[in-house]
Amino acid sequence: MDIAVVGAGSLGSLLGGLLAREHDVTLVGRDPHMERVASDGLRVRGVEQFHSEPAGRTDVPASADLAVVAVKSDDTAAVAEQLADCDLEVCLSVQNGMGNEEILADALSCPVLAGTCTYGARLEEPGTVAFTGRGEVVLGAREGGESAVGQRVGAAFTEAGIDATVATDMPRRLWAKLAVNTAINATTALARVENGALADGPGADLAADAARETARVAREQGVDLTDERAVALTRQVVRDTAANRSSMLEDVAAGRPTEIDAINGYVVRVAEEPVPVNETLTRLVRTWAAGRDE
Ligand SMILES: NC(=O)C1=CN([C@@H]2O[C@H](COP(=O)(O)OP(=O)(O)OC[C@H]3O[C@@H](n4cnc5c(N)ncnc54)[C@H](O)[C@@H]3O)[C@@H](O)[C@H]2O)C=CC1
Ligand SMILES: CC(C)(CO)C(=O)C(=O)O
Repeated sequence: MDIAVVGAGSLGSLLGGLLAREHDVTLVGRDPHMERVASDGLRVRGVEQFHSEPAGRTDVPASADLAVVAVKSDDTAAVAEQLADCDLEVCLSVQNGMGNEEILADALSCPVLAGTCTYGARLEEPGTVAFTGRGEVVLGAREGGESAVGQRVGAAFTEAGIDATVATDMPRRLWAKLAVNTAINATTALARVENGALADGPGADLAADAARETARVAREQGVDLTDERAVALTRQVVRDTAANRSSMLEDVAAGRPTEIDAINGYVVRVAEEPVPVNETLTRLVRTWAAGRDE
């Protein structure tokens, strides 16, 4: 399969490096990382250590069988515009946050698959990505149901040794992942703590409250996600990633833009009833961001 991974930073470089073991992969990212990949290939270290030879470029190719979108959610609209002129069979988002698939589907004529990813990656230096944790990629039709092209994409990921599941309930899975991210990301970023700090005490209560609000909004949107499931999933991820720093904590610590608008901010935007915890978390992170930009 001819695959373009658009947004070859941390996660995109890892998935692209893994996919390149079985497929023709082009990483689309920014220099100096792309210059180094083009000249020396990609080095993966950590959970697995290997070197792979994907192509590296800073603009999207004219065509590909599959485009995997792995930019931060604020950059999705720009990527959608770039991909509109690319001849694609299918596009898959592996991003966190909500709304990415809709932005891509509005711009592209090919099917857009939804995806969640729990693999961990961190771009260490140009040409080198750290594989920090195994996980899984779950993908499928973004509105749920069977998808023949989703089966083909899932098979391509599996051929490359990626733990991939093709699901028929992607709306519920996206909302479940969103509930976890609304509970953990902003809370840990603001408190400057690792995920495990939310295992008990006031942090656990705040995380559970945020997850419950998100589950209620999911149900308002017609998605069957119970409060109990949202809280249980959050607690499971807190346990499984206790020593991790969330992506939002990493972004805040580095002074980078966060994905608050596509995570807690999305819940606030679509909620039909008040969501005070998500609203407060959103306002606090946006206050930090405003202070950063001064
Ligand atoms: N890093 C991880 O372990 C995981 C990340 N995610 C999600 O995956 C998405 C990507 O996250 P990261 O890889 O950590 O972010 P990142 O910032 O490391 O990588 C994104 C890359 O895309 C590049 N980019 C932005 N716009 C572009 C464009 N128009 N053309 C080409 N390149 C462009 C950026 O320069 C950056 O290098 C986020 O939604 C994140 O929440 C999900 C699970 C795990
Ligand atoms: C699940 C969680 C919170 C793991 O850290 C994550 O997806 C992130 O950090 O963005």
